[in-house]
Amino acid sequence: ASAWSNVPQGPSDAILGITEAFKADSFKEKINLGVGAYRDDKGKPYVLPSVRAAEDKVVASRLDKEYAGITGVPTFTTAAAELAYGADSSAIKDNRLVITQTISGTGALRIGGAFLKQFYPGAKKVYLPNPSWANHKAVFSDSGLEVAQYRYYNKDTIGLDFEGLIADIKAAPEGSIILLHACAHNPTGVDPTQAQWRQVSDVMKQKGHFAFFDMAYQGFASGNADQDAFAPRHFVKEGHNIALCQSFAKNMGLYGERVGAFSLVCENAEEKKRVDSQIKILIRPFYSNPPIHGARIASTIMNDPALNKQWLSEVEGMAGRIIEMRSLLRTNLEKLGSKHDWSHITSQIGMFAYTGLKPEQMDALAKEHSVYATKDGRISVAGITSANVQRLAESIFKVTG
Ligand SMILES: Cc1ncc(COP(=O)(O)O)c(CN[C@@](C)(CC(=O)O)C(=O)O)c1O
Repeated sequence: ASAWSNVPQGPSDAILGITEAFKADSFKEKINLGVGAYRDDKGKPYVLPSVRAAEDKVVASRLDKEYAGITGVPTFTTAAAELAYGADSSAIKDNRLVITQTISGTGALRIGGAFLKQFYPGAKKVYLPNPSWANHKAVFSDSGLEVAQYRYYNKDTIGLDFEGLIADIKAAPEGSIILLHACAHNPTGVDPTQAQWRQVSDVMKQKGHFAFFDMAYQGFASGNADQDAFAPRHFVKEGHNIALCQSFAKNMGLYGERVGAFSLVCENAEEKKRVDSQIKILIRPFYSNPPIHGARIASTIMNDPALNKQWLSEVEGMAGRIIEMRSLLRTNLEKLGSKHDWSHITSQIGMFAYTGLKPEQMDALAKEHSVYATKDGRISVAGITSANVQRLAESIFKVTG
């Protein structure tokens, strides 16, 4: 018998599998609302002009292809830290920030999970919001951490279950690891207000909990990078030594270049030195060192004031188109005479709208209307265009009555 006769057939990925089903559909007006990748109003992938310009500079500079070192391109990580924490952050000024380039946001989460598994002094258990990004559970359990949940979403109001969130965080044992989406919560698109973030910070300080931020959409949520980083920056100001995962997949459109960073705020420069040495020891046998091209593009943008300004306006433009598609979908549903309240579609933020549709309704959307999205009712708003929004509204209207 072959060596692999005992290998079972696994399920297709909840998110990436949607695109496979979409590709298999021959209907010319099919709509893909599955994977959270930005599309322009023609439904095409969008390479930001600032990224093209930066890439031209990188190529023109004829750099060598040497290893960047275990923690990646230094001019990238320095700039990524400033983007996330703000140049005036004490974490940066007091030289107590450990940061490494990672294989995009997923890689940051995995390095973070592995580091916590090895060194976290408390229970090796991470609390995820319910619901959370479909891949979080596997990333952390594969890191060797136990995974638990805290209430996050109220399906009746299609909004934040803030009371449940606070109650569960208070109930978690002292010193628990809490994963927090910094902005544009995936899949619900529902974020705490700044006042609610302040309360979460206070409760977590009282309980000695560890804040592990996943910031995969900085700038892409509100269109303002500083505003989207409010939560992690507030926590650092309040004295939390946080962990932070950054992705440049969405806000720079560097999806396939796999550009990200993982950072840990330490007590002081001496602790930073020790932690940095262990992060390097952890990464070396994992993939040794990261790819340089995407990081060089991101570094070129963030370190060139003109390109950085251009990039931030392009991010604002992407966020703006998402916000416009949200209101178009809502008004089209209301124009059709739908009796449901669709206000959550415009009150939610970021790449996704959590429609509240049930799995069987999502199945009907795919089978009867060639509209593809994940079973949990999440739709990637980036897949909506001014050309398909009417048909999308009609399809949703038909399956929801
Ligand atoms: C909250 C969150 N964290 C991390 C990542 C990882 O992104 P990266 O590794 O590409 O940087 C995603 C991407 N989630 C997408 C957009 C794509 C995916 O599932 O991989 C999604 O459709 O949910 C995410 O939504």
